[in-house]
Amino acid sequence: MSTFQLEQTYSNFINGEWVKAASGKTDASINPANRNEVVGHVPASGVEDLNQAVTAAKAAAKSWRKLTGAERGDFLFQAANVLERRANEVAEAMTREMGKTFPEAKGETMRGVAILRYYAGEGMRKTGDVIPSTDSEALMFTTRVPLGVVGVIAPWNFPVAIPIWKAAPALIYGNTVVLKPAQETAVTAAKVLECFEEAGLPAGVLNLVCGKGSVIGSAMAEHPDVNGITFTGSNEVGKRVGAAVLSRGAKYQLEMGGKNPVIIAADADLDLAVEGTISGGLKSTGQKCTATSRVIIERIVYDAFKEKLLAKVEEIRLGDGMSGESWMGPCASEGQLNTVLSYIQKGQDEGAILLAGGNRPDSPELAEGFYVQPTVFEGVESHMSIAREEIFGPVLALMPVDSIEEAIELANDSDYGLSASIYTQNVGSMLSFIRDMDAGLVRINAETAGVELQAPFGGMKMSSSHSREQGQAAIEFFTAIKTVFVKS
Ligand SMILES: NC(=O)C1=CN([C@@H]2O[C@H](COP(=O)(O)OP(=O)(O)OC[C@H]3O[C@@H](n4cnc5c(N)ncnc54)[C@H](OP(=O)(O)O)[C@@H]3O)[C@@H](O)[C@H]2O)C=CC1
Ligand SMILES: O=C(O)CCC(=O)C(=O)O
Repeated sequence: MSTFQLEQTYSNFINGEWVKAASGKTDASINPANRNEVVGHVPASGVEDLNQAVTAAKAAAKSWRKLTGAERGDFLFQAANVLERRANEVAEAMTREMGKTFPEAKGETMRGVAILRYYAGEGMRKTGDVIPSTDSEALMFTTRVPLGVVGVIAPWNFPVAIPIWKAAPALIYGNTVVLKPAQETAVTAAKVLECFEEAGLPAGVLNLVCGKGSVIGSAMAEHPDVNGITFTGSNEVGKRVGAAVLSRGAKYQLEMGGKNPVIIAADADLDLAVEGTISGGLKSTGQKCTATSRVIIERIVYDAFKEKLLAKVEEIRLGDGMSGESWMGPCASEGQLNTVLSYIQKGQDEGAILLAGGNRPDSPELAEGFYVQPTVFEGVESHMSIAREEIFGPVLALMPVDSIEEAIELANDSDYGLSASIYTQNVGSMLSFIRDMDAGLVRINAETAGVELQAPFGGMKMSSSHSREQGQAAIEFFTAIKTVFVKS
């Protein structure tokens, strides 16, 4: 039974205290499945609030970095336990705030628990190497030090997993953190912070400041006491954040968009490929940077694949993510819905053929939500907007080709290079794809979405700042290497 309380007022978490925005202003966080439901009221903070959080984080950094990795890890283990206990409540906040179905939200919350446990364990692992010196009397080795204060700017599409996969490694390696969540999912962020508070994290080590990205996010990028910024979101904002951080000599990491292809080879298991295309392209209403958006099919199986795909798309049930009947929820916001509808219109204007969906659903019980039908186009050419730009919605573009070579060439004809997959049973095709596909994540007989927390994650080309998040790769961003030379 749900214990979630609507319309509560949430605060920022600064220096271990829940505090209102200095201005007293709040924004209403609304449910995209029903625009009339206010999930909660969240602070509409200003730069003054951010400055207080950075001051608290800077002060806390002195003692936090002095703890052993194992001691810091204990706090993360505790936070994981609290989050696990409160998983239903946190997942419900997520579903109500951004629309993904409750099972997906619960899965993401449990992924947050696993990420915390993984990085808690990292506190006990090695942080350097001994390197032979040319001086036989000396000892030379590397060690790692934290950056100091890390700013986390997070999006709304994974409101638990992304803040945690950024904050947990930052913390374990001895940094303190100021988190700016997407304003659309600030209630969920506050609930995650409550878990860290309950875990007894020392004051100032992890702070939360909710507010507009153009105010808080950009002030964070320019703040002289924020030593590193890790960002996930749009290309446009990411580039701006990166430029601002670079200009003051601090460190940045950007994870941005994708235009991820799946290749269906002539020898693919078509049922498996259809399942992976639907799951990769339409789960979470297509709002993943790893979502499948271009479906490149060998012509010989084009009609058979299309028929099976359209039959499955037809079966998709749209609805409120809190209902056990729904497979696909709404877009996360009205703005996101309008973006998706405008791309669908552009697709038609530019000459693509609509095979399924293309509109808001007409059922009256969905009228107050930001729903869009799962949509499939064919006749899509590489120059069209729907083949080039990230839509971030449930829209698939079918593109036939005559060979695997042509498929990989078409798949690479993109400014992005985050994730890509191929369905084939031919080892030669698999190996060509692994070698020639320009993407940070290549998957064989598996959908483009779904990253594993213990493996490096990031993209090529415009998809990222060429750094990697997650797994042990995270240590590269959240620490600096010090080379030590010791001689008695
Ligand atoms: N790669 C990914 O996973 C994601 C990609 N996107 C892409 O971006 C598109 C737009 O989504 P949107 O939410 O607007 O993405 P944004 O890039 O605007 O938002 C991502 C984060 O950046 C913040 N932000 C916004 N403006 C600034 C700024 N000037 N300086 C610093 N931080 C800022 C946002 O704050 P706030 O929103 O609170 O104002 C949010 O916390 C989507 O359609 C999709 O294509 C979006 C989300 C995730
Ligand atoms: O596919 C996933 O699990 C992660 C996707 C992601 O990182 C994103 O959408 O921002």
